[in-house]
Amino acid sequence: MTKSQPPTLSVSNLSIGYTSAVIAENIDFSLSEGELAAIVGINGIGKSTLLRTLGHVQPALGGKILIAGKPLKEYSHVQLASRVSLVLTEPVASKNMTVLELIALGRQPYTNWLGRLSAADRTKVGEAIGMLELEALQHRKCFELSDGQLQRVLIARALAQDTAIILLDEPTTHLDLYHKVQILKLLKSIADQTGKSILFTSHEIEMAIQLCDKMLLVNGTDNPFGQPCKLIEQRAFHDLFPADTVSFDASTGAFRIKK
Ligand SMILES: Nc1ncnc2c1ncn2[C@@H]1O[C@H](COP(=O)(O)OP(=O)(O)OP(=O)(O)O)[C@@H](O)[C@H]1O
Repeated sequence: MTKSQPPTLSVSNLSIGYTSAVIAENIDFSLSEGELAAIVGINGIGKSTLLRTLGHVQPALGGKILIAGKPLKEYSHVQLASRVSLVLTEPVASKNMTVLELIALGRQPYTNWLGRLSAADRTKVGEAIGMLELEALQHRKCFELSDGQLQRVLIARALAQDTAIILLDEPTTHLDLYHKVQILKLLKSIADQTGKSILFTSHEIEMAIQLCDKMLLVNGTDNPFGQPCKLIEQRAFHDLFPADTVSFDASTGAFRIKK
């Protein structure tokens, strides 16, 4: 009998925060291969803190994070870099690089100490460029790109890193409606086509309801997680915002402004 695969990412009884304060606790969820999931919640509730904790940029305050069944803490930096890629909102350190150079940096966990790309590395970079349709932009400097184009480049770098898990912090900030939808649909198709598990923070709750396989609603209490339709059934979105300002319409999966 073959043993069933552990989830790509599994989180139980997790507490996150800083030495000065616990920001959120009782976080439980897991992601399987090929799933796209959003972390949503109001401003300042802890979405980015959670993402950084999952990416091992800051330590968990308690609980367990398992990557492919093994505790996050037991991975070395290099091992982790071949399992988890992290796309943060911070400005790109070197916008003076070309698109191609920045995407090639995704191969760092695999290159030798000189950072030379092998033929296999070049193939991965080429595939990432193709998937994000960046062929025409690859020789441009990153500072010459629009926010939407740069976001696609950063996703391509994560794709070139070829990890089972991709974590993204607010990948649709500063984008117009069309480009937000474009990025989220792209993430959905990457998850479907490559089997990668993709987790991103977002304020686009209505879009996440339509496009994601799972959602984690960080709410400061029980942090419900599951399929969007199940969360709607559980009335998880109803108390997200003050009811006298914004209400949730379960029949359309949309928020309504109270006039
Ligand atoms: N380095 C830090 N030290 C202490 N507290 C911090 C630190 N960084 C963030 N915080 C606090 O942690 C809380 C959660 O912040 P976080 O950025 O994770 O929220 P968020 O849900 O991503 O917010 P937003 O939707 O506004 O981006 C906030 O109260 C914030 O002030």
